[in-house]
Parts: sequence; C-alpha cells; structure tokens
Amino acid sequence: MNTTSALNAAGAKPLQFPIPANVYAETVVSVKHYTDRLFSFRITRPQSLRFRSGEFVMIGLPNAEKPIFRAYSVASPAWDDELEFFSIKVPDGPLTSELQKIQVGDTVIMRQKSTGTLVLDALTPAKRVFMISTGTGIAPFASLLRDPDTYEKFDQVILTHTCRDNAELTYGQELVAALESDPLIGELTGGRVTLYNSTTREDSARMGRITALIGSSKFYTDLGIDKLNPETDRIMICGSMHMLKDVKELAESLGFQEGSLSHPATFVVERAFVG
Ligand SMILES: Cc1cc2nc3c(=O)[nH]c(=O)nc-3n(C[C@H](O)[C@H](O)[C@H](O)COP(=O)(O)OP(=O)(O)OC[C@H]3O[C@@H](n4cnc5c(N)ncnc54)[C@H](O)[C@@H]3O)c2cc1C
Repeated sequence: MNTTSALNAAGAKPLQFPIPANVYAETVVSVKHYTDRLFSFRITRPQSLRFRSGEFVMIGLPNAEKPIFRAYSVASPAWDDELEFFSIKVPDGPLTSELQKIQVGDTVIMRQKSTGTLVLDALTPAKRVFMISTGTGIAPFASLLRDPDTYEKFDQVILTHTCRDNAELTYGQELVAALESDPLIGELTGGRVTLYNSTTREDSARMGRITALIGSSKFYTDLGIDKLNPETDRIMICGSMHMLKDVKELAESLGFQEGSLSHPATFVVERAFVG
C-alpha cells in the first residue's frame, strides 16, 4: 500500500497515512489564490482517468486515516495533461480549511470515477449555448470553454458569472482572456465567446442577480442579442441552489426542457455546492 506524508495540525511534523485503496494520489503542480474565499490549483492527471468535460470528481487530502472527500468539478478540459480545480475556502470546512493550504509538491487524493450532468452529450445541437454560473459554479464551464467539442456543437458561447465582489470575477475573466491565445483551441474560439459579469454586493459596472438582469431584459440589451429561445439556444446552469431554482424556472417558462445523457434536450443543471 502507498503511503504519503501530510503535515499534522500544527503544520510541523509529517504524519504518514496509507492512501485508501482505489484512490489516485496526485501531485500539486500549481496553486493560485484569488481572494480570501477563492483559489485554483492544478494537479498531475492519472493516466487512466477518463472524464467528459463538465463532469466532477471526488477529491480529498491524505491527512487522516479516513480522509474526507468532496465533489469538485474538473475545471480543465478532457484533453488536458493536468487537472485544474477552482475552489472555495470555507473557514471551518472539513476539507477546504486544509485544502486551501496546499502547496506545489503536496499530494491530493481522488476517487477514480467522474460523473455529472453538465456535459455536451446531454444537450441537442443549437446555435447558441448560455452557460450561467455563480461563484465556483464557473468551474465546469472553464472545462467546457476549452473543449473543441463545444465549438463543434454551438456557434456562440455566452458565459455569465455572478459573484459577490469584483475580485471574485478574476478567475473567469482570465480564463476567457486566455482563450484566443490558446495554441490548441484559440483558432476555434475567436469571436465566439462572450463573458457577462455581475456582482451582487460590491459596487461594479453591472450589479444584480442574473435572473433579474435577464428578467428586466438588461442582459439582452447589454449584449445586443436576441432573447433566449429553445429553438436556437441551449442553457447550462451551475451555482447556488437559489440561482439554480430561479434560472431553471425561467428556462422552463420559456419552453426549455431538461436534458440527460439518455434523453438529450435543451437545458442542464448542476449545483455548485450543497447548502
Ligand atoms: C456536484 C458538485 C460539484 C462541486 N464542485 C465544486 C468546485 O468545483 N469547487 C468548489 O469549491 N466546491 C465544489 N463543490 C462543493 C464541495 O464539494 C465542498 O462543499 C467544498 O469544497 C467545501 O468543502 P468543506 O468540506 O470545506 O465544507 P462543506 O462542509 O462541504 O461545506 C460547508 C458549507 O460551505 C458552503 N460551501 C461549500 N462549498 C461552497 C462553494 N463551492 N461555494 C460557496 N459556498 C460553499 C455551504 O454553505 C456548505 O454548507 C461541489 C459540490 C457538488 C455537489
């Protein structure tokens, strides 16, 4: 059985815990902190891991006999050699109170199965896809935005990201800004991706919940686009329960139908966290 070293609570003495069976042990390659609530990190990718862009995996730390695992959307695309994650820091969170301290060279453990509903195969093809996110709910879209299949299936991608503060929008802004210079998918994405940001607490150029912005039609006038229409559009939703409920109701009122792998349709939903 493999073992790995982890720091004890005081961060002093390395402790040895066995890596549970059927779990990948991967190495942290980079860590970037955005705010006191958000950070991203990349780890090595197990050679045998196969996943669809937009899916989530269960990750944990080798810091206990029975480690805690939590669901995490993979933020990198399915073709990437590494795995990227975009994470919350919950001060007393069983996982993230420790996960937020990881450094390059540390070990992150991961269950071997991926799953999730935010996958291209659960949608029928269309002209535009709207990816609606709040907070860390942007993570599965960070994966899909870098997947060539997204651009095979849709002509235009409109990503909305709403957070409390401006600084929390940085991850998504950097992601979209980097798309066009990406050597692998830059040519595909040129002029086809629109980012629409708003904040709910801090003053910014655009404030408000996405449902309010769509409901008042400000969303459409800001972007100069036609209204959501199930004939031409698909919707993918990931965020807080409150946001999911509101956007789902809005989508259904416009005639969109929830899709799945067995019955692809016109919208898909996944929560970004429980609670
Ligand atoms: C399908 C799915 C995918 C997920 N993907 C991600 C992801 O990509 N990135 C990520 O950071 N988390 C993600 N989560 C949440 C994640 O599983 C954990 O809840 C989170 O890492 C906190 O773990 P914890 O043990 O520290 O605290 P927990 O005990 O899990 O959570 C404590 C409380 O913190 C709040 N909280 C938890 N996660 C978040 C969050 N992401 N944003 C805002 N508030 C939160 C909730 O109020 C929760 O009750 C996902 C959850 C699900 C169900």
